[in-house]
Amino acid sequence: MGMRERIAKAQRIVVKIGSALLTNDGQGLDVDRIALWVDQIAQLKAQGKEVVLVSSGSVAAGMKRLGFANRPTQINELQAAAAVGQMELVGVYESNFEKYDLCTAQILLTHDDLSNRRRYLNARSSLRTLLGLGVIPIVNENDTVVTDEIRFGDNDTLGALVANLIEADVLIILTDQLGLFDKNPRDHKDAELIPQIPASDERLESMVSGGAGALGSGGMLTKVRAARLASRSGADTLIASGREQDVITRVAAGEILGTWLLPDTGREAARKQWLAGHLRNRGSLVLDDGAVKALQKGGNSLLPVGVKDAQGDFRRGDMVICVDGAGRIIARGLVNYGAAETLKLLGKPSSKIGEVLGYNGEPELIHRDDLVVT
Ligand SMILES: Nc1ncnc2c1ncn2[C@@H]1O[C@H](COP(=O)(O)OP(=O)(O)O)[C@@H](O)[C@H]1O
Ligand SMILES: N[C@@H](CCC(=O)OP(=O)(O)O)C(=O)O
Repeated sequence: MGMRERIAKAQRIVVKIGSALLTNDGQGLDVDRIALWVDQIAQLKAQGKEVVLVSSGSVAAGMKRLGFANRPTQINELQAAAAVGQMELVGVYESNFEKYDLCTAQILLTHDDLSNRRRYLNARSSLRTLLGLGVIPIVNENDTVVTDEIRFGDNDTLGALVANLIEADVLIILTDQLGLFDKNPRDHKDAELIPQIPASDERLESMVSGGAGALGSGGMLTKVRAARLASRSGADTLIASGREQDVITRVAAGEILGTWLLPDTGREAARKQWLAGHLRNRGSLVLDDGAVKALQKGGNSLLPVGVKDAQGDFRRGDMVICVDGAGRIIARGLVNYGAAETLKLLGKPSSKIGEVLGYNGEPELIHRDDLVVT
C-alpha cells in the first residue's frame, strides 16, 4: 500500500495544535481559526474516524486574561497562566464541537503519568472508552504539577506519547510553518520544504537547530523527536501549517502536503518489536482450544472464559505468554489483571467480572491491541 492510501485509510488520528498557531497575533486564542479546525475534525468524525486533539494554548489564553504582556519567565506565573487559560481553551472547543452535537472531554496528563505502568494503563483505558463513546478527548499537559515541560513547552512529545498510547495511525502536528525546512525559514529565505523523510534520518538534527517562535517553545527539534517517538508504535507523523485551508480534511483524504516523517516499520511489526524488546515474561496463561482458535484467527482479544490456568507472579500490565494445552506458545501480550485476580476469573464469562472481583474492570484479560500472536 502506498503512503497516500495508508493515510487515507487511517482510522485513529492524533491532531496536535501548537501555541505558535493558536494565538491571535500573540494576544489570546484565535477563536475563529479554532472554529475552522473543529469543523474539519467534525467531518472526520462523520467519516467514522477517531480523533484525539492535543491542544496547547492555555498559557497564551491565560496571559491575556491576566493582563501579562509577555510570556512569564517564572514557573509559578506560567503555571498560573496555564490554569486560568485552560478554562477558556476547553470552553472554546466545547462550544464549537457542541454545534455538531459532539461531546468533548478534558484530559490533563504529565509525561510521568505515561511512564508509570499503572497510570499508563488507566489513561489508555479512559481514552479508549472515550473514543468508543464517540467523544473527542482534548489533551494538554497538566501544567500545575510540572516544571520542565512548561518551561520548554513540549506538547509535541505529549502528542507522540498519546499516539503511542492509543496506537494511532497518524500524528498530525499543526504549527505556524508549512512543514519542516532544511534550515529555519525564519532566518533563511532560501530554506526548502522537505516533503518526506524517514523519522530516523540523522540529518534531521542539523536542520532544526534554529529554535522556536515567540509563543511556541519547543521548535522543530521537539517535533522531530516526537515523530521518532510516534514511529515506535508505527505511526506516521505529519508536520503542516494549521493556516493552510482545510489542512486536516485534505490530509486525511490522502493529499500530500507539509512534511511526512515516516516510521521504519509498520504498526504490527512495531508492536512486535516493542513487545519483544522491552518487556520480560512474568507468567503464562493456559488457553482452552476455543481461545487458541480465536487468537489464531486474528483480531480477537483474550477473554477470561477461554483461560484454564495461570502461572507466575504477574501484575496488571505485565507481559505474559499464552500457551495451548500442550505447552506450545500461541501469543504474548500485556495482561489486564494481576495473577491473583486472573486465577479468580479463570473460565468465567466477562459479564461475571464485577461479581467475582467486586469491581468492573476491562472485559478482556488481554486486549487485542496488546496481543501478538506468534
Ligand atoms: N528547519 C526548520 N523548519 C521549520 N521551522 C523551523 C526549523 N527550525 C526551526 N524552526 C522554527 O520552529 C518554529 C515552530 O516551533 P514552535 O514555535 O515551538 O511551534 P508550536 O508552538 O506550533 O509547537 C517555527 O516557527 C520556526 O521558526
Ligand atoms: N501546555 C502549555 C505549553 C505547551 C506548548 O506551548 O507547547 P508547544 O505548542 O509544543 O510549543 C500550554 O498549553 O500553553
